[in-house]
Amino acid sequence: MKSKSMRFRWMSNLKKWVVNNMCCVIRKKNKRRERSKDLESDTPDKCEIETSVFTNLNAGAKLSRLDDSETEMANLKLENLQRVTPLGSGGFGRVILVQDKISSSETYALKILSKQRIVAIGYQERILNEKNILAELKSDFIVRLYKTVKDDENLYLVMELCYGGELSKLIYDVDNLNHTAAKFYTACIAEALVYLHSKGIVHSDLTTSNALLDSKGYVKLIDFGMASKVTSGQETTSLGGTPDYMAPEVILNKGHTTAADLWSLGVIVYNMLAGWAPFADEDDNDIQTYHNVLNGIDDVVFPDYIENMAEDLIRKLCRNDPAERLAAHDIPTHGWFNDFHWDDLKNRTMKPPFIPKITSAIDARNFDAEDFSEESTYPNTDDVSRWDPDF
Ligand SMILES: Nc1ncnc2c1ncn2[C@@H]1O[C@H](COP(=O)(O)OP(=O)(O)OP(=O)(O)O)[C@@H](O)[C@H]1O
Repeated sequence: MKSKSMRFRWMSNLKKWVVNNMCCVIRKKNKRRERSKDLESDTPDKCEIETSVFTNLNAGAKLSRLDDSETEMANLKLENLQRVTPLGSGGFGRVILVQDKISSSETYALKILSKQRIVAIGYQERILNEKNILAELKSDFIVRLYKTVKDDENLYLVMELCYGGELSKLIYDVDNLNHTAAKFYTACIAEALVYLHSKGIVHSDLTTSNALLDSKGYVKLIDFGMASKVTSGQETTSLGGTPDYMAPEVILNKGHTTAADLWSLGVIVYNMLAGWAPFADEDDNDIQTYHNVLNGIDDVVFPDYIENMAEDLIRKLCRNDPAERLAAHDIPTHGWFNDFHWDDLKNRTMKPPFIPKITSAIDARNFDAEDFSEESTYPNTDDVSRWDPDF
């Protein structure tokens, strides 16, 4: 039988748990309502105010990063990075917002990968691959890798911090995007793909969760763990990805090319406009999702609020035969983009549909990351495999 004090503690813990959960749900609902209102109200004044708040806070810090200040980066030490708040986690690591203790205006996204875990699941090559590919990429539409560091337990990627959170969260918050917004984000991703594919790089895991909004509201691609390089005419067989977004040839493990990313983009466009992914099984059954993908886009119902031109683009991206799909460089000339000013997008002078609210350099309100304790997430044991000299 429980003692009175134990019962009391148990009851009060239960109460705390219920209250915490309720608060969490209410907070999420309120955040969702707030973001939804932000996206709907399109007043230039409001956008300008928010941009200027952010610009003042960061005082050009991000720009100096993007200009590649090599010496500054060489001096960056792990011990000088204050871990502020979690941003997200995935199958391979966790990502934390960190702030330079020396120059507090400098903030980064620090991806921490446990060597123990990488070795346990045999993903050494994948991680080295992610680092090597990301290190060579310099595009306004792809997250920048500034530096890699390692210690006995972990590998670290110091990356550009995208304050606006995942595109998937934005879609969730507003149910579905209007055509102007969807077109803008599609264009950002298309620009990233034109760049990647010109270098023979296939992302292979293009999803709305791997597309982040930066502080200005432009989208950048992240997570190059599945990416690979192919020379013209060659195929890659990197296995994995996210079922809802996987192209048929990836599911069938036939070998795939850059065209697999175009299929995923078609899924993203549908997802943004409809509010749900076209092939996703309602009960989250991956096998059923694979069946839906293999059945193809002709079996998918398009809600009538998706414009004909947008539908046409989606159908041309989601062709079962990879050779029939539009290429990334064909997207700008598709009819859906008739009224779209690509140069303004490339010069970053186009006004994004949604400007993330940020009130400080350490504001992570656009992320829903769970508070994870580092110790409990991965065991800290010595890695003796020494497989990472190249990291
Ligand atoms: N540069 C960044 N700026 C802000 N947040 C980021 C950044 N990079 C990653 N995140 C957050 O951390 C999450 C996990 O990152 P990432 O997808 O790179 O990890 P992963 O372990 O490779 O995931 P997966 O299992 O999906 O492959 C992202 O979904 C995003 O929310």
